[in-house]
Amino acid sequence: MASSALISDTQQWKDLKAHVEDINKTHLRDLLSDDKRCQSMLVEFDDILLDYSRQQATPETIQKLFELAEAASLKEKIIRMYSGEHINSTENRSVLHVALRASRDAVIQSDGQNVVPEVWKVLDKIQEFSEQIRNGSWVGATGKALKDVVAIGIGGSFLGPLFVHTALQTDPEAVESARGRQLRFLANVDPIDVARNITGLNPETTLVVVVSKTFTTAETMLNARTLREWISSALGPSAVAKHMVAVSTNLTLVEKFGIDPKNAFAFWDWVGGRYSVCSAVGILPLSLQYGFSVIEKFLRGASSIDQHFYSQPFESNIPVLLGLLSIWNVTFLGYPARAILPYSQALEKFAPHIQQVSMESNGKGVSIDGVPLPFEAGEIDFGEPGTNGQHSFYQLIHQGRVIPCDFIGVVKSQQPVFLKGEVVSNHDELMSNYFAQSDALAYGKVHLSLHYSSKLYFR
Ligand SMILES: O=P(O)(O)OC[C@H]1O[C@](O)(CO)[C@@H](O)[C@@H]1O
Repeated sequence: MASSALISDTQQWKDLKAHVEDINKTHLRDLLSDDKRCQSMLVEFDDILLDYSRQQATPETIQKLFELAEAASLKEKIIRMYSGEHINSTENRSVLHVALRASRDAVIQSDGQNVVPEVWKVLDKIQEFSEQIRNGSWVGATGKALKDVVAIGIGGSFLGPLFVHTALQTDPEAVESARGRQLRFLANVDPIDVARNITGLNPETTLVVVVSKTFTTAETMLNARTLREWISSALGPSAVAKHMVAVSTNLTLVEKFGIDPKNAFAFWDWVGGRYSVCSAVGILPLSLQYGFSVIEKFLRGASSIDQHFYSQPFESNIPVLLGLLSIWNVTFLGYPARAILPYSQALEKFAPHIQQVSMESNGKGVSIDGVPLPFEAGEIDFGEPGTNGQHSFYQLIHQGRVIPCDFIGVVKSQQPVFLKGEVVSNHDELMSNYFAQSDALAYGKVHLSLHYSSKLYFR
């Protein structure tokens, strides 16, 4: 396919369009009674099980979606991305967030340079700095250890780190390593958010991390000036050097703001803001709270799924399958939304994170060449932990409109409670609740995919 041609002009697209009519004649109840079909729709990798048998699709649909992926040169595009080609054509940049979690000995090139040593230079600096803060060898202006951290940032400089922090907050190992420490996130420019975030904190024992790729975002910079004033009015202007650090690609503006570039943690323009959680954007605040060794496991998990995405054939490639099913639901079947429903409170902030990652990426009305799209692209994501959502918006899903749902289950709870006979008091009960919901929906008119996973991102 020529690069400026629209995918909707291909024969593979037209075949899928024609196939919608066949699918609309089938009921999910009948699709689910076909054991061979259901078995072919299970994929396992790294303790993650994807079950997409509850999608409104047959093996023929999936085959046609693979053919569409081929027509779109998806495999070639993945290879081009991992090779550091400038696939971000609007900004003429590489797209290399996968390099942020690559192993120390990996080689990933951007503009003729291996970027992995640079990545590890920053990770080593984060490890050293977070250990100094956590063991009290770096102290504040009055000689006290810095036990609390406020991370200022918005959008991609906020949602990913908040999601991971929320996921770790009740993990037993993370709880132990965060004992006596607090991590807060200040994003909103509304001064109420400032007030809430500094309530109960003492500037003498607080470290502020200003996180901004550009270091120009209005909300973040205003909040940074507000907390700079909070520190200097309590401890004097010279205290800023000990109490404020930065994460940015723009070290010139960091210095102009009054933060010593030695206390800045760099990342690169080949990291999109919404994919930056594995850069210093996420790794610095999270290492300050939990220690680098805990957070390194998150990087290893992310790297593992990167390798899976790169090397697995599409038939067993979880990210590719989920992407194709999303196109099928949104663009071909015409369902505009997707509910993300984790059955774990630890994944409470997963939906807002995916909301940005997916909607900011796919919410476009034109092709990469600027040609208006004659079809809808990108879904409206929303979601909550399922056990709460079923008491609010599930009614509409059960009885109103068709919303494809992604159910996410967790086999082993971070915090199981065992009270014999109590509903949802232990994890088995939670899991059966989750299966009951997913099956109720499957036998109704709703189509859903089920990600039933023991761990997400973590090994
Ligand atoms: O990290 P920065 O440069 O402050 O940008 C914050 C966010 O603003 C956006 O550019 C759009 O609102 C996001 O993509 C980005 O993550």
